[in-house]
Amino acid sequence: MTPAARLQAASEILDAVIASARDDGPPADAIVTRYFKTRRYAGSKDRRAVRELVFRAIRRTGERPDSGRAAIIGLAEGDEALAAMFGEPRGPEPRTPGEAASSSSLLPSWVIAELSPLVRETEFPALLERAPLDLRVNVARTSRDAILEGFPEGTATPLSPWGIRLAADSRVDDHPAFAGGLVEVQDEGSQLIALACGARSGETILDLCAGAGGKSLALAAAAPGARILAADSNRMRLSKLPPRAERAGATIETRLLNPPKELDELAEWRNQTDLVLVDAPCSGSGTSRRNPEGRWRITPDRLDRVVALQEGLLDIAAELVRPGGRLVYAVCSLLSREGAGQIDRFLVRHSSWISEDVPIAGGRRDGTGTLLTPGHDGTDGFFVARLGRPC
Ligand SMILES: C[S@@+](CC[C@H](N)C(=O)[O-])C[C@H]1O[C@@H](n2cnc3c(N)ncnc32)[C@H](O)[C@@H]1O
Repeated sequence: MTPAARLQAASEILDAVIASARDDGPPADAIVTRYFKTRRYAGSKDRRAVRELVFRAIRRTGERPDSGRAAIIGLAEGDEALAAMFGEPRGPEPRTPGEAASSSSLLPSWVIAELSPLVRETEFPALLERAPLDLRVNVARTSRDAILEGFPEGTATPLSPWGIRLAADSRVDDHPAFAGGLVEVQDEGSQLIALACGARSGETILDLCAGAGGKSLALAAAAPGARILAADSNRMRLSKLPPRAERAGATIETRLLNPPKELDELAEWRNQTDLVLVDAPCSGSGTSRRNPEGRWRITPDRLDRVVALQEGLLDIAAELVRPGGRLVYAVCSLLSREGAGQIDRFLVRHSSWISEDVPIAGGRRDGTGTLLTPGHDGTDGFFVARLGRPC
């Protein structure tokens, strides 16, 4: 492919990414992969170059652009070599006078107004830097020091005692430690959420929004003798957990939930559970390092809906925790309504519950919880709070 053809390909892919963000479709990475499945003529250098253009355009554009073409015109405004490709054979059509270009910004302006006050403008660039690849060591079966010997380029993560940090483009899926269930890919922030739970052997633990089970697996490694139930309303995500648990040598039950019948389906756990983790669906505003096009997905309506869903899940969780037990709430979000504000409202509805300290290194106090941010902690952005049910 010529450089101009690569730019045109990036424009077409960006059209699909924009539509997918609007319609809640697949992530940008999957769209790039799909695009090249039917274009075998593109070599690995072409794919890398196009991917790079797509993500450069996504990172520089906080608001969802009108079209892929507007996004690449915006990208070319700061890059003479790209600007010269418009009108070249197989390249994008020549620019017409006054044609719209997407403007450069880090975040949509309405999202900035929703951010936790801890996230100042100086931190915005860090939200979009490429994230390293973090591994979580399966401490039920080995130690971090032992695993570090097999990853000479790795370093111990500064905040999680279970983590190893590798360069962003590292591959681990063919490493024997991965195949043998001794490590999992997991951002240090996610590891800290599991640490915040303080799981202990012998406890009954319910991961109410388990997804593909990243946190359930971390809890199982931390407390090998615990009884863990991983529940989720998404069959496809939950189905990924059993093979991961088998690889890790962990025993984790799974249960598919059918909203709004969650409480009936979890009847035997009602008032019985030592620890309920609610790793709730959210805006994903803390994970822009990995999914920068996530900024194009959030809308005020979607935020309202997800905040209501979080509230409902918290109320369900409150029914499941035993007297004297605890609820840990987490979102990969930096927006106050999903974090500190959500917990303030919970404590109004459940006034006898007590806010507990979050026992993790790093982070800053945000209301009655802790906020982790890429700029301050080098992790994905998370809010986490711990709430105790009185005896
Ligand atoms: C942030 S993700 C969980 C990620 C997961 N804990 C992990 O560590 O990989 C939120 C999950 O909540 C699930 N969810 C949404 N509504 C739900 C409901 N009513 N009951 C249970 N799970 C729900 C979604 O399917 C999604 O998998």
